Amino acid sequence: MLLRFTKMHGLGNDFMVIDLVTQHAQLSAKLIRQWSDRHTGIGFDQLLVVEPPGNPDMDFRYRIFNADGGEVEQCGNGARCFARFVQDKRLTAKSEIHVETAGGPIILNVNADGQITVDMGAPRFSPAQIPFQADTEALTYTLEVGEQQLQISTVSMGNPHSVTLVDDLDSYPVATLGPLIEKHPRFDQGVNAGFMQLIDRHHARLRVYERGAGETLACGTGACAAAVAGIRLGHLVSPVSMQLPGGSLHIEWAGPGQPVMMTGPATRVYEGQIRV
Ligand SMILES: N[C@@H](CCC[C@H](N)C(=O)O)C(=O)O
Repeated sequence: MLLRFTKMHGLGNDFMVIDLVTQHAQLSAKLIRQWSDRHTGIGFDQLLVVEPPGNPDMDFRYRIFNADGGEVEQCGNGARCFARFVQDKRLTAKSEIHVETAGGPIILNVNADGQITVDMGAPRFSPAQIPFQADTEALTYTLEVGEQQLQISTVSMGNPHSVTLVDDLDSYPVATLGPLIEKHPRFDQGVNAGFMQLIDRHHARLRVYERGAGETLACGTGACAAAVAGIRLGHLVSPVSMQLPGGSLHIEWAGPGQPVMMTGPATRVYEGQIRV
């Protein structure tokens, strides 16, 4: 059987998107790892799956799988691509789309200029919600990574994030520290490791070593988590322009209990079919 898919990206964070509303496929971690291979497969950071909603108040269910085949709770750049995909495929005529994810409900808005704004829901901070092993909730924690003691903030955007402030992002050893933080034993379910360099009160630069995918050109939930961490620490003020290797995201957050609003592009690359 041939399965139709669309290759998309959000600021270079790239996706294979499949519609399982009108098609059927049996997914497995092994198959997803094969498809994600950049030499022998389609190549992507995440697989995004569009399904009918379980809750009738929602428009769709949005499922996310990392390149390593593991299913995860949330993906911000993917959410914008999801909105473009369901409109392009005429799976909905709505410009405000309500979507259920394993990380909680999110709301997608396609703007007149083609950019997409996602209401990512409220960030969560308690260690149990990340999940992160710590006795009490704090703004920063000391994390022992190899010989180093890093000061990290932790934020759940549905999925787990750590944010480390760095002086020089370009020379920072993301490739060596990223995997050590990603699989640090204090993060029971792993973590997306973000490294942020502050520019001014409304601008920062960010690199993210993503759980299950490695360093990507952009991470939407990472950008939200880093902006929130910077605002909580008093370094940043909303709105924040978060500059990632693949481009910038506009992030707004009014404070605790309020949703994080993320705005950015979503790009279709090509349509394909693969035999399953
Ligand atoms: N690229 C994504 C995040 C994808 C999931 C993440 N790697 C995880 O394991 O939680 C984004 O744009 O948010």
